[in-house]
Amino acid sequence: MTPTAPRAQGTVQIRGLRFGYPGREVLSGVDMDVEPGELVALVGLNGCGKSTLLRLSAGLLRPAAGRVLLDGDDMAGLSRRAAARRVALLHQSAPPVPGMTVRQLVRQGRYAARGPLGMLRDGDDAVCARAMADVDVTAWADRPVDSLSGGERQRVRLAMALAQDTRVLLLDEPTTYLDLRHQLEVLQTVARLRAERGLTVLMVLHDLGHAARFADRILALRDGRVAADGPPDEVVTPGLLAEVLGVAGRVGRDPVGGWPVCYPDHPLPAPQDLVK
Ligand SMILES: Nc1ncnc2c1ncn2[C@@H]1O[C@H](COP(=O)(O)OP(=O)(O)OP(=O)(O)O)[C@@H](O)[C@H]1O
Repeated sequence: MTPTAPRAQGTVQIRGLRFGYPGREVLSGVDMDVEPGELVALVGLNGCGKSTLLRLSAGLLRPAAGRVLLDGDDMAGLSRRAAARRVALLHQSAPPVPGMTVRQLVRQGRYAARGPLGMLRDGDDAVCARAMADVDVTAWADRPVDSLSGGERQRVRLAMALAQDTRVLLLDEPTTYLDLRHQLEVLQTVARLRAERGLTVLMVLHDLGHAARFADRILALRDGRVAADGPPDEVVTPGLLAEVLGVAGRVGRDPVGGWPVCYPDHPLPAPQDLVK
Protein backbone atom coordinates (compact mmCIF):
# COMPACT_ATOMS: atom_id res chain seq x y z
CA MET A 1 0.00 0.00 0.00
CA THR A 2 1.40 3.41 -0.88
CA PRO A 3 1.55 6.02 1.89
CA THR A 4 -1.15 8.15 0.29
CA ALA A 5 -3.72 5.39 -0.31
CA PRO A 6 -6.96 5.97 1.64
CA ARG A 7 -7.08 3.91 4.83
CA ALA A 8 -9.38 3.33 7.75
CA GLN A 9 -9.86 6.19 10.22
CA GLY A 10 -7.10 6.62 12.71
CA THR A 11 -4.06 5.57 10.70
CA VAL A 12 -0.91 7.60 11.30
CA GLN A 13 1.93 7.18 8.81
CA ILE A 14 5.21 9.02 9.18
CA ARG A 15 7.60 9.02 6.28
CA GLY A 16 11.14 10.38 6.17
CA LEU A 17 10.37 12.99 8.82
CA ARG A 18 13.09 15.53 9.49
CA PHE A 19 12.90 18.45 11.84
CA GLY A 20 15.26 20.69 13.75
CA TYR A 21 15.29 23.78 15.89
CA PRO A 22 17.81 26.50 15.01
CA GLY A 23 21.27 24.98 15.22
CA ARG A 24 20.04 21.53 16.24
CA GLU A 25 18.62 18.72 14.10
CA VAL A 26 16.28 16.63 16.26
CA LEU A 27 14.61 14.19 13.88
CA SER A 28 16.78 12.94 11.03
CA GLY A 29 14.46 10.69 9.07
CA VAL A 30 11.73 9.05 11.13
CA ASP A 31 9.56 6.35 9.56
CA MET A 32 6.74 4.77 11.50
CA ASP A 33 3.14 3.65 11.31
CA VAL A 34 0.43 3.52 13.91
CA GLU A 35 -2.54 1.41 12.90
CA PRO A 36 -6.18 2.20 13.77
CA GLY A 37 -6.93 1.13 17.31
CA GLU A 38 -3.30 0.54 18.18
CA LEU A 39 -1.76 1.70 21.46
CA VAL A 40 1.89 2.55 20.88
CA ALA A 41 4.38 3.77 23.48
CA LEU A 42 7.18 6.10 22.42
CA VAL A 43 10.31 5.88 24.55
CA GLY A 44 13.79 7.38 24.51
CA LEU A 45 16.19 9.52 26.46
CA ASN A 46 15.39 13.07 27.53
CA GLY A 47 15.79 15.41 24.59
CA CYS A 48 15.71 12.71 21.89
CA GLY A 49 12.70 14.31 20.20
CA LYS A 50 9.62 12.49 21.50
CA SER A 51 7.59 15.64 22.21
CA THR A 52 8.75 17.15 18.94
CA LEU A 53 7.52 14.07 17.10
CA LEU A 54 4.10 14.35 18.78
CA ARG A 55 3.87 18.05 17.95
CA LEU A 56 4.69 17.32 14.32
CA SER A 57 2.10 14.52 14.34
CA ALA A 58 -0.53 16.94 15.67
CA GLY A 59 0.26 19.46 12.95
CA LEU A 60 1.59 22.03 15.43
CA LEU A 61 5.03 22.03 13.80
CA ARG A 62 5.84 21.75 10.10
CA PRO A 63 8.45 19.19 9.01
CA ALA A 64 11.64 20.32 7.30
CA ALA A 65 11.25 17.24 5.11
CA GLY A 66 9.04 14.18 5.00
CA ARG A 67 5.38 13.82 5.83
CA VAL A 68 2.89 12.97 8.51
CA LEU A 69 -0.16 11.33 6.96
CA LEU A 70 -3.43 10.93 8.78
CA ASP A 71 -5.65 8.44 6.98
CA GLY A 72 -3.60 9.31 3.93
CA ASP A 73 -4.01 13.11 4.29
CA ASP A 74 -0.84 15.13 4.69
CA MET A 75 -1.05 17.06 7.97
CA ALA A 76 0.87 19.89 6.30
CA GLY A 77 -2.20 20.55 4.15
CA LEU A 78 -4.61 20.85 7.09
CA SER A 79 -5.39 24.03 9.00
CA ARG A 80 -4.79 23.97 12.74
CA ARG A 81 -8.52 23.66 13.31
CA ALA A 82 -8.96 20.84 10.80
CA ALA A 83 -6.01 19.00 12.37
CA ALA A 84 -7.44 19.46 15.86
CA ARG A 85 -10.72 17.86 14.76
CA ARG A 86 -8.81 14.71 13.90
CA VAL A 87 -5.89 14.56 16.36
CA ALA A 88 -5.83 15.52 20.05
CA LEU A 89 -2.54 16.20 21.81
CA LEU A 90 -2.01 16.17 25.55
CA HIS A 91 1.01 18.43 25.91
CA GLN A 92 3.52 18.35 28.69
CA SER A 93 2.16 20.53 31.45
CA ALA A 94 1.37 24.17 30.82
CA PRO A 95 0.59 26.64 33.61
CA PRO A 96 -3.18 27.02 34.16
CA VAL A 97 -4.92 30.28 33.36
CA PRO A 98 -5.62 31.89 36.77
CA GLY A 99 -9.20 31.32 37.90
CA MET A 100 -10.24 29.13 34.95
CA THR A 101 -12.47 26.30 36.16
CA VAL A 102 -12.10 22.65 35.28
CA ARG A 103 -15.28 22.79 33.19
CA GLN A 104 -14.01 25.85 31.29
CA LEU A 105 -10.66 24.22 30.59
CA VAL A 106 -12.24 21.00 29.37
CA ARG A 107 -14.50 23.03 27.09
CA GLN A 108 -11.37 24.45 25.48
CA GLY A 109 -10.98 20.98 24.02
CA ARG A 110 -14.09 21.63 21.92
CA TYR A 111 -12.67 24.71 20.18
CA ALA A 112 -11.94 22.77 17.00
CA ALA A 113 -15.59 21.81 16.66
CA ARG A 114 -16.88 25.32 17.22
CA GLY A 115 -18.60 27.36 14.56
CA PRO A 116 -17.18 30.51 13.02
CA LEU A 117 -18.32 32.66 15.96
CA GLY A 118 -16.82 30.29 18.49
CA MET A 119 -20.22 29.19 19.81
CA LEU A 120 -20.56 25.80 21.46
CA ARG A 121 -22.81 23.50 19.48
CA ASP A 122 -25.43 20.98 20.56
CA GLY A 123 -23.68 18.02 22.02
CA ASP A 124 -20.52 19.82 23.12
CA ASP A 125 -21.59 19.82 26.77
CA ALA A 126 -22.29 16.08 26.62
CA VAL A 127 -18.87 15.40 25.08
CA CYS A 128 -17.21 17.45 27.84
CA ALA A 129 -19.23 15.70 30.55
CA ARG A 130 -18.22 12.33 29.15
CA ALA A 131 -14.55 13.36 28.99
CA MET A 132 -14.63 14.50 32.63
CA ALA A 133 -16.34 11.26 33.67
CA ASP A 134 -13.78 9.21 31.71
CA VAL A 135 -10.99 10.41 33.99
CA ASP A 136 -13.14 10.89 37.07
CA VAL A 137 -12.81 14.65 37.45
CA THR A 138 -16.52 15.55 37.30
CA ALA A 139 -16.59 16.40 41.00
CA TRP A 140 -14.08 19.20 40.40
CA ALA A 141 -15.97 20.80 37.49
CA ASP A 142 -16.46 24.15 39.23
CA ARG A 143 -13.07 24.32 40.93
CA PRO A 144 -10.38 26.62 39.56
CA VAL A 145 -7.70 24.53 37.87
CA ASP A 146 -5.00 26.49 39.71
CA SER A 147 -6.42 25.21 43.01
CA LEU A 148 -5.77 21.58 42.04
CA SER A 149 -2.66 19.53 42.76
CA GLY A 150 -0.25 18.66 39.95
CA GLY A 151 -1.67 15.15 39.58
CA GLU A 152 -5.26 16.40 39.64
CA ARG A 153 -4.44 18.96 36.96
CA GLN A 154 -2.88 16.29 34.81
CA ARG A 155 -6.13 14.32 34.80
CA VAL A 156 -8.09 17.46 33.94
CA ARG A 157 -5.74 18.12 31.03
CA LEU A 158 -6.34 14.59 29.83
CA ALA A 159 -10.09 15.29 30.00
CA MET A 160 -9.50 18.37 27.83
CA ALA A 161 -7.72 16.24 25.22
CA LEU A 162 -10.53 13.65 25.35
CA ALA A 163 -13.06 16.46 24.85
CA GLN A 164 -11.63 16.97 21.37
CA ASP A 165 -13.33 13.63 20.65
CA THR A 166 -10.82 12.61 17.99
CA ARG A 167 -9.98 9.17 16.71
CA VAL A 168 -6.25 9.77 17.24
CA LEU A 169 -4.91 10.61 20.70
CA LEU A 170 -1.32 11.75 21.24
CA LEU A 171 -0.31 11.77 24.90
CA ASP A 172 2.93 13.34 26.06
CA GLU A 173 3.82 11.74 29.38
CA PRO A 174 0.21 11.33 30.58
CA THR A 175 1.35 9.92 33.93
CA THR A 176 3.48 12.93 34.92
CA TYR A 177 2.79 14.07 38.50
CA LEU A 178 0.53 11.10 39.21
CA ASP A 179 0.96 8.72 42.13
CA LEU A 180 1.26 5.04 41.23
CA ARG A 181 -2.44 4.36 41.77
CA HIS A 182 -3.43 7.20 39.44
CA GLN A 183 -0.73 6.37 36.88
CA LEU A 184 -2.23 2.91 36.54
CA GLU A 185 -5.79 4.28 36.52
CA VAL A 186 -4.98 6.70 33.71
CA LEU A 187 -3.23 4.03 31.66
CA GLN A 188 -6.10 1.62 32.23
CA THR A 189 -8.54 4.32 31.17
CA VAL A 190 -6.58 4.99 28.00
CA ALA A 191 -6.49 1.26 27.25
CA ARG A 192 -10.23 0.97 27.93
CA LEU A 193 -11.10 3.94 25.71
CA ARG A 194 -8.92 2.50 22.97
CA ALA A 195 -10.84 -0.78 23.21
CA GLU A 196 -14.31 0.77 23.51
CA ARG A 197 -13.96 3.60 21.00
CA GLY A 198 -11.29 2.26 18.68
CA LEU A 199 -8.93 5.13 19.45
CA THR A 200 -5.45 5.15 17.99
CA VAL A 201 -3.06 6.12 20.79
CA LEU A 202 0.57 7.19 20.57
CA MET A 203 1.94 8.08 23.98
CA VAL A 204 5.29 9.08 25.38
CA LEU A 205 6.15 7.10 28.47
CA HIS A 206 9.33 7.17 30.52
CA ASP A 207 8.39 4.13 32.56
CA LEU A 208 9.36 1.14 30.44
CA GLY A 209 7.40 -1.10 32.80
CA HIS A 210 4.19 0.79 32.01
CA ALA A 211 5.04 0.74 28.30
CA ALA A 212 5.64 -3.02 28.40
CA ARG A 213 2.42 -3.61 30.28
CA PHE A 214 -0.01 -1.39 28.40
CA ALA A 215 1.30 -0.89 24.85
CA ASP A 216 0.76 -3.15 21.86
CA ARG A 217 4.01 -1.87 20.50
CA ILE A 218 7.01 0.10 21.71
CA LEU A 219 8.84 2.56 19.50
CA ALA A 220 12.20 3.81 20.69
CA LEU A 221 13.87 6.94 19.37
CA ARG A 222 17.60 7.50 19.33
CA ASP A 223 19.78 9.90 17.39
CA GLY A 224 16.78 11.27 15.52
CA ARG A 225 15.59 7.92 14.20
CA VAL A 226 13.52 4.92 15.21
CA ALA A 227 15.98 2.60 16.93
CA ALA A 228 13.53 -0.15 17.88
CA ASP A 229 9.94 -0.92 16.92
CA GLY A 230 7.98 -3.97 17.95
CA PRO A 231 5.81 -5.64 20.58
CA PRO A 232 7.09 -5.35 24.16
CA ASP A 233 8.08 -9.02 24.24
CA GLU A 234 10.48 -8.47 21.36
CA VAL A 235 11.70 -4.95 22.04
CA VAL A 236 12.28 -4.86 25.79
CA THR A 237 15.72 -6.43 26.01
CA PRO A 238 19.00 -5.65 27.78
CA GLY A 239 20.11 -4.23 24.41
CA LEU A 240 17.27 -1.69 24.42
CA LEU A 241 18.11 -0.70 27.98
CA ALA A 242 21.76 -0.17 27.11
CA GLU A 243 21.67 1.22 23.58
CA VAL A 244 18.54 3.37 23.73
CA LEU A 245 17.95 4.17 27.38
CA GLY A 246 21.51 4.30 28.64
CA VAL A 247 21.26 1.81 31.50
CA ALA A 248 22.61 -1.69 31.95
CA GLY A 249 20.29 -4.29 33.36
CA ARG A 250 18.34 -7.47 33.02
CA VAL A 251 14.85 -8.18 31.74
CA GLY A 252 12.54 -10.67 33.41
CA ARG A 253 8.82 -11.46 33.29
CA ASP A 254 6.00 -10.44 35.53
CA PRO A 255 5.13 -13.75 37.20
CA VAL A 256 1.39 -13.16 36.85
CA GLY A 257 0.90 -10.97 33.78
CA GLY A 258 3.84 -12.24 31.76
CA TRP A 259 4.91 -8.82 30.44
CA PRO A 260 8.60 -7.86 30.45
CA VAL A 261 9.97 -6.27 33.60
CA CYS A 262 13.31 -4.40 33.72
CA TYR A 263 15.86 -4.64 36.49
CA PRO A 264 18.38 -1.85 35.97
CA ASP A 265 21.81 -2.26 37.52
CA HIS A 266 23.02 -0.08 40.33
CA PRO A 267 25.34 1.76 40.27
CA LEU A 268 25.06 2.83 36.64
CA PRO A 269 27.97 1.91 34.42
CA ALA A 270 29.88 4.74 32.75
CA PRO A 271 28.26 5.69 29.40
CA GLN A 272 31.33 4.53 27.42
CA ASP A 273 30.92 1.04 28.92
CA LEU A 274 27.31 0.67 27.86
CA VAL A 275 27.09 0.36 24.11
CA LYS A 276 29.48 -1.91 22.29
N1 LIG B 1 11.31 25.38 21.07
C1 LIG B 1 12.53 24.85 21.05
N2 LIG B 1 13.58 25.57 20.62
C2 LIG B 1 14.83 25.04 20.56
N3 LIG B 1 15.11 23.76 20.93
C3 LIG B 1 14.10 23.00 21.35
C4 LIG B 1 12.76 23.49 21.44
N4 LIG B 1 11.97 22.51 21.90
C5 LIG B 1 12.77 21.44 22.10
N5 LIG B 1 14.04 21.74 21.78
C6 LIG B 1 15.19 20.84 21.85
O1 LIG B 1 14.94 19.76 20.96
C7 LIG B 1 15.35 18.55 21.53
C8 LIG B 1 14.17 17.58 21.58
O2 LIG B 1 13.23 18.08 22.50
P1 LIG B 1 11.93 17.26 22.87
O3 LIG B 1 11.16 18.09 23.84
O4 LIG B 1 11.25 16.84 21.63
O5 LIG B 1 12.58 15.99 23.58
P2 LIG B 1 11.89 14.82 24.42
O6 LIG B 1 12.41 13.54 23.88
O7 LIG B 1 10.41 15.00 24.43
O8 LIG B 1 12.49 15.09 25.86
P3 LIG B 1 11.95 14.80 27.35
O9 LIG B 1 11.99 13.31 27.54
O10 LIG B 1 12.95 15.49 28.22
O11 LIG B 1 10.57 15.38 27.48
C9 LIG B 1 15.94 18.88 22.90
O12 LIG B 1 17.33 18.96 22.77
C10 LIG B 1 15.36 20.23 23.22
O13 LIG B 1 16.26 20.98 24.01
